Amino acid sequence: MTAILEVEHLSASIGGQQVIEDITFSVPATGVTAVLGRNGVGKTSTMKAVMGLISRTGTVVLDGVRIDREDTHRIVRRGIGYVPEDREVFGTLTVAENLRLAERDAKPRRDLVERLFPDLVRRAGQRAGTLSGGQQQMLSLARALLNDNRLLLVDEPTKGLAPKIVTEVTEALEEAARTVPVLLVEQNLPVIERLAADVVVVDSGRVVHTGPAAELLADAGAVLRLLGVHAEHAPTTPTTAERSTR
Ligand SMILES: Nc1ncnc2c1ncn2[C@@H]1O[C@H](COP(=O)(O)OP(=O)(O)OP(=O)(O)O)[C@@H](O)[C@H]1O
Repeated sequence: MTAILEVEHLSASIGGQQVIEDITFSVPATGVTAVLGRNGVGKTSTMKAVMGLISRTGTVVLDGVRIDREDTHRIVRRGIGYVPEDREVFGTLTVAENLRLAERDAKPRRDLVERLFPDLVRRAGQRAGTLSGGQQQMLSLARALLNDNRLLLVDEPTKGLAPKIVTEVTEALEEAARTVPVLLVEQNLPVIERLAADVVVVDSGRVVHTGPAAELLADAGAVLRLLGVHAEHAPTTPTTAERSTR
């Protein structure tokens, strides 16, 4: 499988303090790759280092081109869409205005966004600050999907959302991942189980495991050791195929 992103020996610091060290992994050109790990181990810092948002050393190659010396705006123009953890919508602007501001390409993919997020179409005139957390997450995802990206980085999209909304956001991401490869930071095991083909586990700023998601999730001992959670206690969300047979 060819890689869309290759990260080698990536280290980064914030305010002089090293937050990731010698991170190496690759992201296949299709599907979802999940970055997992306990709180504060460096998942968000890894995303920010790839985007050039924090000072970093090491090699980052996007589709054969080195981007680790480039500024963030150049990396964005090369085709990496970033959906940050705090969603970053403009609260005083309407949904439609938020979307229009995100359009970068000559032909923004409005059809895709309208198909994936019919609720946003209905709420086009609503101020984004009055949307629920789930709706803001959808808007943030929609903003990234408007442009023809080669890769999406999505940081904890289901954090703090109610279970029903988690399912909606997961479904939107599943659809989005059919059109663009996704590197996803996520803590929710059922969401990972449903979306991710591969996992990269980070601990104390280093990669401690990579491999197929299904293999890790089937090994309760490894899940407990690497992520500090009991896999057998995690609720399982049905897959799309299972739900359609109920
Ligand atoms: N702005 C900052 N200033 C100083 N230290 C920071 C800053 N942001 C993050 N860190 C530190 O960097 C380390 C990695 O943080 P990071 O946010 O990358 O972890 P994470 O795995 O994404 O955590 P979480 O799951 O809680 O989001 C932590 O020790 C954190 O305290």
